[in-house]
Amino acid sequence: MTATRVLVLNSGSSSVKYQLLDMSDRSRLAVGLVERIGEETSRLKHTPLTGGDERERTGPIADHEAALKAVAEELAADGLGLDSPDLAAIGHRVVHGGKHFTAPTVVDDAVLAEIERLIPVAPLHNPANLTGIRTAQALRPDLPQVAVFDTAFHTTMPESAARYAIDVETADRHRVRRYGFHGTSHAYVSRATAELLGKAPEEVNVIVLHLGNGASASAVRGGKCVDTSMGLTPLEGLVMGTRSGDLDPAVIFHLARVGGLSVDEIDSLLNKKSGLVGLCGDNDMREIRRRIDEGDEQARLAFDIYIHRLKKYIGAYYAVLGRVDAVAFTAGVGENAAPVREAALAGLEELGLAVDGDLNAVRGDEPRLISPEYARVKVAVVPTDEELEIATQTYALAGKNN
Ligand SMILES: Nc1ncnc2c1ncn2[C@@H]1O[C@H](COP(=O)(O)OP(=O)(O)O)[C@@H](O)[C@H]1O
Ligand SMILES: CC(=O)OP(=O)(O)O
Ligand SMILES: [Mg+2]
Repeated sequence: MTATRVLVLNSGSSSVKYQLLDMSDRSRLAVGLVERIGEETSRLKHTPLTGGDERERTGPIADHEAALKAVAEELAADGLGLDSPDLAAIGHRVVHGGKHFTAPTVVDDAVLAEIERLIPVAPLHNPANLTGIRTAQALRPDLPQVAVFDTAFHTTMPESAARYAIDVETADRHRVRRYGFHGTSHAYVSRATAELLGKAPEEVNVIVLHLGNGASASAVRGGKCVDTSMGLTPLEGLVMGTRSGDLDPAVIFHLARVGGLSVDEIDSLLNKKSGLVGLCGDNDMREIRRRIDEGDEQARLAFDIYIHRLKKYIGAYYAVLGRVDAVAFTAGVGENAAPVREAALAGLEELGLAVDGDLNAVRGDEPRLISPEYARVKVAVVPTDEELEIATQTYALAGKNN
């Protein structure tokens, strides 16, 4: 019997999302989430999809190692334990792969060392990803562990897009350049958008807007990324749930010199206390829309700033691509917030872009078009599935060896 199951681990700074899939029919057997790792109020939510009810554990989970062990216990309780001979491989989302990793990679000591070397440019994400891999290795030393990098899809960017205009020698010495993130999602969504248009990925140019808590835009020409809004770290670009996105770099000097803030304080301010939460106190678009409906001016301004930035990137990537076949919205906000899609494309009819109000109001899990028939550029809502994409890449690389 061939082993056909893949466990996917997406370890964030304080959370682990996981899915167990059977790749023979791409079905999900279990999904879950561990949140607030390291706090007193950690929570594990486990949903078996083979029968049985959703389960929840609350109480402190000290670190990612403990989190993963708890996940292994939950899976074992459903008869889906990590010791199963049906498990072919474990796939890990690794946020920063630098310039080196252009494709999914089977983890060995050299790969671990490189992920570790990149910690200074991904201090929130790479340590958690490393712990995830090491813990999984300890639980199943015989299985291939595959790293799927957020940065990989963006390694096709030309130097003109990837380099910052700073002293070349300094940049190279410290590996300062645009890497881009959410690549697994940008790759999946740009491909699914081509499919929705009935074309091959090579034939279409797409602007992908991944709007989750973290958010990024990318310009994809013929299936290859040519520009993206996140940079050295996931801080640059769009306004996000808690991150500022673009700002004048001199804001940092000003806050240090005049405001007396330390580098760590500024880092935390821009990554955790800015974006929508900094502007209006809420980072959930549902709550912001509710407040706007009640006439809340602060929420209105936060929304307008979010949209203004988004629109600027749509215009920029339109110019970068020259010809655009589709704009695709994805992730929590992009898939669900019709007012965001409508506002981001309002007034762009001259660019061939328009949203049909009725189609935009439809909700659903399937990729769909929301542009009117006459529109020259199609507008699509394409639900992303990073876990399925990671599982697919993991199984393609490591599944057959078992
Ligand atoms: N029905 C909805 N309407 C508007 N926004 C939504 C809705 N559902 C989720 N969101 C937004 O999506 C965000 C989460 O997106 P998600 O892609 O899951 O983010 P992440 O993977 O970064 O945690 C929430 O913070 C919220 O702003
Ligand atoms: C890289 C990044 O921003 O990831 P997330 O959206 O999961 O925070
Ligand atoms: Mg996400």
